[in-house]
Amino acid sequence: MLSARCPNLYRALHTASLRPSAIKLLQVQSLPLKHAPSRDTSTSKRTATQKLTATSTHSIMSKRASYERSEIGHTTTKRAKQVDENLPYDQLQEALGAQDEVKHVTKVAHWFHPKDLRIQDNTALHHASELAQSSKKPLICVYVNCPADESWHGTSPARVDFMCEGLKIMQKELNHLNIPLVFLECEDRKKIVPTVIDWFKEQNVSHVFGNFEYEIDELRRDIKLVKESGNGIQVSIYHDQTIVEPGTMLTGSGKPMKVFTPYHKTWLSILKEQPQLLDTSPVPAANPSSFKEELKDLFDSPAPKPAKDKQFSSEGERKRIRKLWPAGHAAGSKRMDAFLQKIDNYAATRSNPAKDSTSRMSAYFSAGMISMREVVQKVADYNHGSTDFTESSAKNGVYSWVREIVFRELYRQTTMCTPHTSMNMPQNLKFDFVQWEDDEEGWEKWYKGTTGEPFIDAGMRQLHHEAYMHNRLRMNVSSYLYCNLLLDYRRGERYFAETLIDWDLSNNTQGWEPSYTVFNPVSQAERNDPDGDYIRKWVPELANVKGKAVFAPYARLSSEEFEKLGYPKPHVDWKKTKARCMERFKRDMHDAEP
Ligand SMILES: Cc1cc2nc3c(=O)[nH]c(=O)nc-3n(C[C@H](O)[C@H](O)[C@H](O)COP(=O)(O)OP(=O)(O)OC[C@H]3O[C@@H](n4cnc5c(N)ncnc54)[C@H](O)[C@@H]3O)c2cc1C
Repeated sequence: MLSARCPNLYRALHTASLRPSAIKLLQVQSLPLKHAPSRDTSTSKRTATQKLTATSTHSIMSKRASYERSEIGHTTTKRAKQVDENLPYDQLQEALGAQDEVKHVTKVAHWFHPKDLRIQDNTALHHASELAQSSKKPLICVYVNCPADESWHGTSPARVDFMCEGLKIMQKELNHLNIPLVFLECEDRKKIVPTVIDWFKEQNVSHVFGNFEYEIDELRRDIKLVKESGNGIQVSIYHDQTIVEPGTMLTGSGKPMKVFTPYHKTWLSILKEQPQLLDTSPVPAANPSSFKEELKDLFDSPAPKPAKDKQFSSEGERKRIRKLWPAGHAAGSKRMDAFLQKIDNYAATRSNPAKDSTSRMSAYFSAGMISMREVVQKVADYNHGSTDFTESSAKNGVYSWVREIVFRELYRQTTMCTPHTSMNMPQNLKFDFVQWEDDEEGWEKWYKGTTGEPFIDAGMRQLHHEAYMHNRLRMNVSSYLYCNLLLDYRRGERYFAETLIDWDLSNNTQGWEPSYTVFNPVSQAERNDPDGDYIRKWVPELANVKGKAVFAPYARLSSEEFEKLGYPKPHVDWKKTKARCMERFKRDMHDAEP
């Protein structure tokens, strides 16, 4: 079982098959009051790098100063097991199946969520459109803007802005089709469902469509929607986030697969046999122009703006992030086309962060600005029209990239079938018993990128500057946080959520799943950033350090040379803290309560 022997599946596979060691890297945004990062406002004596780091940290971080229950608080292992035994997904399916059919169509509504922000190949929207067309009734769209929900989840300012920009684009696209997109404001996340139901009733909507979100809160939201909508409204929910439906890939004993290798193998054979899984749906058909007058009050709904605690700290930052991550389907599609020009090199270069050779599509996937079907169809077109993505048939780059998509698909199945993983609980519940340290100095150095470990600091500084971090660094900074600093991994997980533009609960919780593998930041850097270019780019204090000293300047330079750099010495001794971590895990981990 994955959870027993190998909790961090992704890391274990990449460690075992590609590299002997690896590390993780992360960032944090919201902290308990006592953990609140100190905000150094004096910039006069900083070096160029320090300015970059401090400014970026300040600007991307949330303005909130305390952790709440939602942030790193969590339930008991006993409760976690109970939740797993009575899946919210099954409850939702049951509620959907128990609805009376509503035969008379009055109006059809599609409810957009933060993970399906596109009108192209949107499964539920497509079905909504078909019903509207066949019954000759209007299609209307809605999005509930609930800043409290974003704060609860820790959504970063970069991601909130990205979504707001995406919503504006969609509203315009839909307007051209005479379909209104209405934004409802909701202050309290518990009132999302009543708010939207009141609106459906007010608008005389008979049929509501939406796509599944697999996290526990969102499944519970939809259960409430179905149960409280009443007899006059029929709710339909579709799978849209993945190519192969979560929950359908089962082991011989009928349980959802958890282990990557068999999941991957089965996934590849399904795709090979069923290329139609990549079929895409058209954009919704236009409402007849006659409806425009009837619906006119719905067309001028002002698009949401980031809430106070989700704003960029400066115009400069907004411009920088928007330039790096232009919102919308067209931008995502263009980026994917550009990536296909270099996908052949992906297998060879993907782990070298200096090469920047990955697709950088994650922000578009996490907000659903482009569908996985559309993107993988592009890859199939490149693959001579074939959906055979097996290692023996596809080019290395294609095989490797699709393999990452399969991780993403498996992680959605895990979120759906192991709901406790969206409750701030590790997948391997034994890790919940680990007694974490309270090293606040280490914490502050970690998120500021001043640990004295160049590879770690480079990753954290990239995160602050780009609201993004290369996967190899995510692996390294996370390992450093919970293994070497022995800080609760949930703090890092939360920091990532509040900082990344591509935050995605399934990928993030699985990426942060604690593991026994302790990455060595020096050997990781030597292996993956062999010329030290990535470190020199993000840690300018080390820009002029020659040769291998850049990977461990404190150990490899004379004390005079090191002093001149203005770079901190390592906060911890890697070997000693690795040993401490192993002892602690061994001492504390035990079976969860029955
Ligand atoms: C600690 C940690 C936290 C992470 N948090 C997130 C997160 O919040 N959001 C997120 O999208 N990814 C997360 N990842 C996974 C991965 O780091 C990013 O998806 C990847 O770096 C995004 O860059 P890319 O789009 O260029 O990826 P590419 O290498 O081009 O890969 C293509 C796509 O495959 C998927 N993918 C790639 N690597 C992984 C992976 N390890 N696990 C699951 N899916 C993957 C992503 O959707 C990605 O966009 C995390 C990984 C770790 C180790």
